[in-house]
Amino acid sequence: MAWIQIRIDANKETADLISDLLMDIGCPSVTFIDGQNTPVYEPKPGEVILWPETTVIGLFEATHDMQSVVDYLTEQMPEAPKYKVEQLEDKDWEREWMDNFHPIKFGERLWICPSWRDIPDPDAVNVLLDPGLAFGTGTHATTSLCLQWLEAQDLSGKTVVDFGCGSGILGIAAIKLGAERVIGIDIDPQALVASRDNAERNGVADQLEVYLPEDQPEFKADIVVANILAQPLRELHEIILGFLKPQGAIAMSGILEEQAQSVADVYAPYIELDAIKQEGEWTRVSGITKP
Ligand SMILES: C[S@@+](CC[C@H](N)C(=O)[O-])C[C@H]1O[C@@H](n2cnc3c(N)ncnc32)[C@H](O)[C@@H]1O
Repeated sequence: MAWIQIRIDANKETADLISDLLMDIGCPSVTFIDGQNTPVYEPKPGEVILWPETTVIGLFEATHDMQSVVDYLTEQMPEAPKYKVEQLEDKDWEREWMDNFHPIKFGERLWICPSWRDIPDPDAVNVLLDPGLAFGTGTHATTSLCLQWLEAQDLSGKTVVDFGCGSGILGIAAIKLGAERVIGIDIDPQALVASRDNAERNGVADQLEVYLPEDQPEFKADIVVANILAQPLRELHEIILGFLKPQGAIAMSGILEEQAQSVADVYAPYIELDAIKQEGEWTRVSGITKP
């Protein structure tokens, strides 16, 4: 089907009004995108954070009378909107989206593969994972940094805590790399569902347990991975370190380059730290508990 879209300049105050007006006139899809380049890191579950400059995009069937859309917005808004109407190329959008995901290799032997792709190396350690509602497909640098670290560990028979498990990608990879048991913890119930589903798809559901933080069991693991953000990593260091056995190993990410030292400083009294590893603007802080 062919589509046409209207892009409207908005801000935090007007974005919702424009979205409501577009819905009023039967717009089948409204999207908010960043009008500039203002990253929003990890909204809380259910929270919608808008950018100071937001572009609202309304999608219509190509035959729709776009002048009537513009007239309606102009009539209803306090000020005439700035907008641009664009004809969209007639493509198979689902195909287009799927075409952007490919198997990715981490280290020597670990692959994350979307289910609709051929597995490049059937003898490798393959995790099947499709993009879904929870964070973690392997394309983000923070996930990549943790996967590379896990791949380089000897996980045979080990226990693992995946703190901030999202899609479950790190915990599932750990099991496929030899870990015996993984506890996944996340504040987002959707992440727990996604982790369970993904574990089932990978045939490792009986080795992965998932919990909300308020239900998390007392547990000591050989390995902890925590890809959350610098601030919770600092604030929750006692809880996170509380999961580690003596001589346990930990890797943390979700840490921007300029935040890495502050996270390292908080963990340094307890952890023999490795060199900080960087990918793009993101870093990984890792090490082994001090005796
Ligand atoms: C960046 S995603 C990481 C997902 C996955 N582990 C990965 O590496 O791709 C961070 C996850 O941590 C969760 N999270 C954020 N703060 C948390 C907290 N204080 N306790 C537990 N989970 C948290 C978020 O809901 C989100 O699913």
